[in-house]
Amino acid sequence: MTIRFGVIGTGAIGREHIDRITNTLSGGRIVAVTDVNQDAANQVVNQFGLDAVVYPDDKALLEDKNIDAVLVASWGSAHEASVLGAIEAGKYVFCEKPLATTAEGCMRIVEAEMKHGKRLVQVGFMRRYDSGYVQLKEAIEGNVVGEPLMIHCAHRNADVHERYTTDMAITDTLIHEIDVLHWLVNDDYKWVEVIFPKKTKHALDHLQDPQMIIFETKTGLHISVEVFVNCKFGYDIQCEVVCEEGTLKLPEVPNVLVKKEAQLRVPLLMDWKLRFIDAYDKELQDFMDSIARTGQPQGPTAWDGYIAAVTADACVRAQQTGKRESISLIDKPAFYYPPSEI
Ligand SMILES: NC(=O)C1=CN([C@@H]2O[C@H](COP(=O)(O)OP(=O)(O)OC[C@H]3O[C@@H](n4cnc5c(N)ncnc54)[C@H](O)[C@@H]3O)[C@@H](O)[C@H]2O)C=CC1
Ligand SMILES: O=C1[C@@H](O)[C@H](O)[C@@H](O)[C@H](O)[C@H]1O
Repeated sequence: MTIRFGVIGTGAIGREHIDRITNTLSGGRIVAVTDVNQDAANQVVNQFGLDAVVYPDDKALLEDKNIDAVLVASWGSAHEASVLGAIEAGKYVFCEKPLATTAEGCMRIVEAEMKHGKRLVQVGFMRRYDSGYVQLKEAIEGNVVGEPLMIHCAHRNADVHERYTTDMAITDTLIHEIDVLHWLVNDDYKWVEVIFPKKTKHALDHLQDPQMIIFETKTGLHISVEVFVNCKFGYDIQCEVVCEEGTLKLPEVPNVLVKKEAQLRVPLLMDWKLRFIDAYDKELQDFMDSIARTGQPQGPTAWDGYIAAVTADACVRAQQTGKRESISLIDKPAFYYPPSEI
């Protein structure tokens, strides 16, 4: 079975995904693209030699009966309308984070999917497919060093564009930790607090950078995440789980050791594209394989997108109030449990 994809948004990650579906993965083909910037859509067709229709907008693309699955890689604010349109048209959807920019928007998607009656949506929370996080999860579940007590994380970008605002540290950046950490320890968040440490001289006036985000989970675990998006030195993702008998640390990206001029150096990555390249490949391959095998995607669900949005909302409130903000989730619908867990 070949899954015929229509891509909405042919910017940075849209192109990456088009490239991997076309040249690296198996079971998928790009048959249509659209972008509000039509030049970008046309360019991508030429760049990858695609046999694909260029549509003027997502509505026209969603009417194409030759499309089985839609890959949404537009700006976050446009995701909800495209995902709802795809569900309405009965098409599978792989949606980049965020699923929608508000918890209410994510809930509308959850409700539409449940009404449709089977899973159609997978959210691009690719860290769940990263071998480092998978190893951490296995070590936690295998009780290798006892019960987890604390988690210390850092999400550092070398720099960001000038449109990046203080709340985007949560909605664009921390959102990956929000998703992967509760999955890692199979727990739910209880409250969050955001601290603004001394500001770096490299951040523009409108941006608070770095930020420290502290969570407590329902089982009493404490989690700290540093988000620092003008760290200058590289793209750096850290995660250390402190347990009762030892610690577990996310592996560093392996890289060649360079000995030169009386120094030992390890080159660092400068952006996100390569850091999780294997995870991006795996998440999309899994999306296609699960649909071919079971008729439904099996990766991160619209419900996971909703949990992330509710948590992100509380984090943004905590940025504004400077206080602890509680995170309250409603019960997960049976629809989102794997059959083995119902
Ligand atoms: N999972 C991950 O690690 C990453 C996820 N992302 C997410 O992917 C999405 C796209 O990010 P980038 O590619 O970095 O942005 P980008 O700005 O490079 O590309 C977005 C593209 O979408 C187009 N677009 C915007 N609204 C549209 C609409 N209504 N219909 C059609 N096209 C539209 C823009 O013209 C642009 O070409 C964002 O939601 C972002 O958070 C981005 C980078 C990494
Ligand atoms: O999703 C991503 C970007 O949008 C975001 O800006 C980066 O901070 C993340 O690390 C990357 O994975």
